[in-house]
Parts: sequence; structure tokens; C-alpha cells
Amino acid sequence: MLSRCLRSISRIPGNLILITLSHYIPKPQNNIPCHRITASLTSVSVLTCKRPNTVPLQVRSVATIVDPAARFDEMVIGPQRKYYFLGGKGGVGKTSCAASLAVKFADHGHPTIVISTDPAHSLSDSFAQDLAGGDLVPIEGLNSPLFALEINPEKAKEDFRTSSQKNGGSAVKDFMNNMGLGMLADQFGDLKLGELLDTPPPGLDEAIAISKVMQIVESSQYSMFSRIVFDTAPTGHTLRLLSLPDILDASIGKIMKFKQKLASAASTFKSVLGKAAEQQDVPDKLQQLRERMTKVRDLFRDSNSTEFVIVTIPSVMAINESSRLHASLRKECVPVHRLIVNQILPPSVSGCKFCTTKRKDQMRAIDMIRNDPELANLRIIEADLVDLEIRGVPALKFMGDIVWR
Ligand SMILES: Nc1ncnc2c1ncn2[C@@H]1O[C@H](COP(=O)(O)OP(=O)(O)OP(=O)(O)O)[C@@H](O)[C@H]1O
Repeated sequence: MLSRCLRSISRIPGNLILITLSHYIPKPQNNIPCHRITASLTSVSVLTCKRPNTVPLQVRSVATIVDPAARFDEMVIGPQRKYYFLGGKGGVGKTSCAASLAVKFADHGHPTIVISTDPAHSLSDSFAQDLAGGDLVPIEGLNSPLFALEINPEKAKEDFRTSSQKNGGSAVKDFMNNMGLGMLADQFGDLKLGELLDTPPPGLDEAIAISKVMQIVESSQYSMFSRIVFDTAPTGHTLRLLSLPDILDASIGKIMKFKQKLASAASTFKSVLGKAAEQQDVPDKLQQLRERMTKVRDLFRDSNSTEFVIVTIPSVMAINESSRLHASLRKECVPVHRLIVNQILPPSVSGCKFCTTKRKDQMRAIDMIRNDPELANLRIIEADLVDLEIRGVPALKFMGDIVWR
């Protein structure tokens, strides 16, 4: 029907298409409501509806070109492991979207892990199950394996401090092994590092999260899981997490150079004293850690295996923050294809004035997305505000069907 009424389609800046319709067109006979006609590109919003069975004489609307690869079908294809990070401003629905994605993957037969890297976790609340222990917990009520983990930096720091105080080096070694950093234990084990945690350096929470991520990426214990979903902390924390491997890589590089300089100074000193110069060990362990960091860093940037999904709500503040987040992710070369606009008020059927005004504000905010150079090219997924609490597997399945299409 759209093709009969179509006057022109033209490409305009921002990877948008301008569709101009030139006739009255009858209201679609199927269940598509009058205010929305679905074109194959994306939804085309009609401005007003003058008569019950017609749409206005001329409809000028813009539609974003949808990357066909940015659909849910594409997310489930293939047995090879994929990583999905869900992030955005506080309270927009990151946890609900991450948990519902994990449930949907499991429902499609993918053994899945969902991990919260947010120190203020809400994954337990979302699944209505206690996940606070810092270990993988099986989620009940699903046919395929779904495990959840809340990374608990406070518990990790406490364990580290206690083990360091109790047993000097040996328990620290066990602890570092558990965190996937066993190779460093020999070097640092007897330094009573636990005492450092009385004044933890900035970024330690993220470092603990990264070490856990490295463990999951590398350990054969987790190799059966083909989808890993991360529920990340609000924006600033997450950007620190993603850039940490780079920072650590640079720091390790500096430590290695310093060690080499010390080694060559020691060797010169010994030869001046007439002693035979000893062959210095290459700092293998630091090099290995550096390689592991590089692997994690590359993984965050590999569009074949990783995607960062931005979650937002239709408010000016949230959209501005999403725009800045996308700019930062682009700078870090982290792949982003879709933006979830969550908690959209459906049109009021009861004539509620507050709802109508609020929805108008939301629609204006959504228009901002279409004109934002950072966000306009993403696949925009609109998810309504629903009248039930998104809590427990059945509610997450319901949410998943709204968001992950
Ligand atoms: N589409 C929706 N409809 C109704 N309620 C929703 C929707 N999305 C999220 N919520 C509710 O909003 C609240 C916040 O959601 P959620 O915890 O997923 O956000 P978050 O971004 O992870 O928050 P935080 O930054 O605090 O971790 C929860 O009570 C959740 O049930």
C-alpha cells in the first residue's frame, strides 16, 4: 500500500531516508494502528490522523536505515561465543535489559552467563534470586543453562585483606589464583598487599571486575557458555572498566622497562666489580599478564564477538548522556549497533493530561535522537513502560519479547 502512495524516497544527511507520500491512503485493514504504518525500513510516524480511515494528504517522515545485522535473530546465530555489554545512565533499565537478554539467549538454547560489574548490584532483585555470593549461581525456571554472577569488589577486597593478614603470602597466592591472577602471586605474594586495601587505589573495583572477566574469557571451566551478557555500572564506571586494560597495559609496560633498566644497571655494577654478569630473567610473568590484558582489550573491540548496547530513556538528560557515551565508546573503538529507548509511555487512552504531556516530552526527546549525529545511525529499539514490575524469569521473558526483536 505504501508503494502506491509513495511520491519520493530520498537519502538525507545522517544516514536517514526522507519518505514523502502524496495521496490520502486508507487506514490499514490489519491491526496496525492509524498513527503508525510499518515500512520495511523502520516505523514511519504519521503526523496526525484527520479522518478515522485516512492519513493526511502529505506525510513527511524520516526513517533511519536499519542495519539488518542489528536484529535479535542475528544475535542468536552461531555457536561461537559472543559478549554483550549493556550500559547507560543510572536507573534507565540496564539490568532489566541485560537479564531479559540473558533469559532470551538461554531460551534459544545458548548456555549463558549474565554478570553484573556494577558494585551497586540489582541482578538479584531482577531475577528474584540471591546472587550475592560472588560466584556463579544457576537461575531457576529455565530449560537451558543460565548462570548469574554479581562481581562483589567489597567481598574480594575483604577476602584479600583477611588472607594477607592471616597467612602472610600463601593465602594471598590462593586468593590471586581464584581471581585468575595466580601468575603474579609469586612476585607479590609476600608483600602483604592486603594492607594496601586500607586506602584502595582508584579503579580497584574495575581491576577486580576485569580480572574476573579475564578468568571467564580464558578458563576452560567456562568454555561451554556461548553467550556472556554484562550488566554494567552507570556510564563513568563502565568507561573506566573498558579503558582499564589499556591503562594497565601501559603501566605494565613501564614496570617492565623499569625492571630492565634496574637489571642492566645491576649487571654493569657487577662487571665493574669484576663479577661475571648474570643472565637476567626476562620478566615473563609481567609479559604474560600484559598479553592477557591485550587479549581482553582486543575482545572489547572485536565486532565479531562483542557489542555494547546503550540503554536510555526518552528524556533530554539521558539522551545527552547516551550521546556522550557513544562518542567515548567510538573513541575506544568498542562496537555499538543499537540503542534501547526504554520506558516510553504508550499513548493515553483515558485522556490523562499528565500522561499526554509526559508522552509529548518523550516524543520530543526521541526526535532528538534522530537528529543526534552520535545516535542517529544506531538501530533504535523502542520499549514501552509496562505496568508490571520486571522481576523474576516470567517478567523477564515478557520484557525480552518487547526489547529483543
Ligand atoms: N520498560 C519498563 N517498564 C516498567 N518498568 C521498568 C521498565 N524498565 C525498567 N523498569 C523498572 O525500572 C527500575 C530500574 O530498572 P533497572 O534496575 O533495570 O535499571 P538500571 O539502569 O539497571 O538501574 P541502576 O543504574 O540503578 O542499576 C526497576 O524497578 C525496573 O523493574
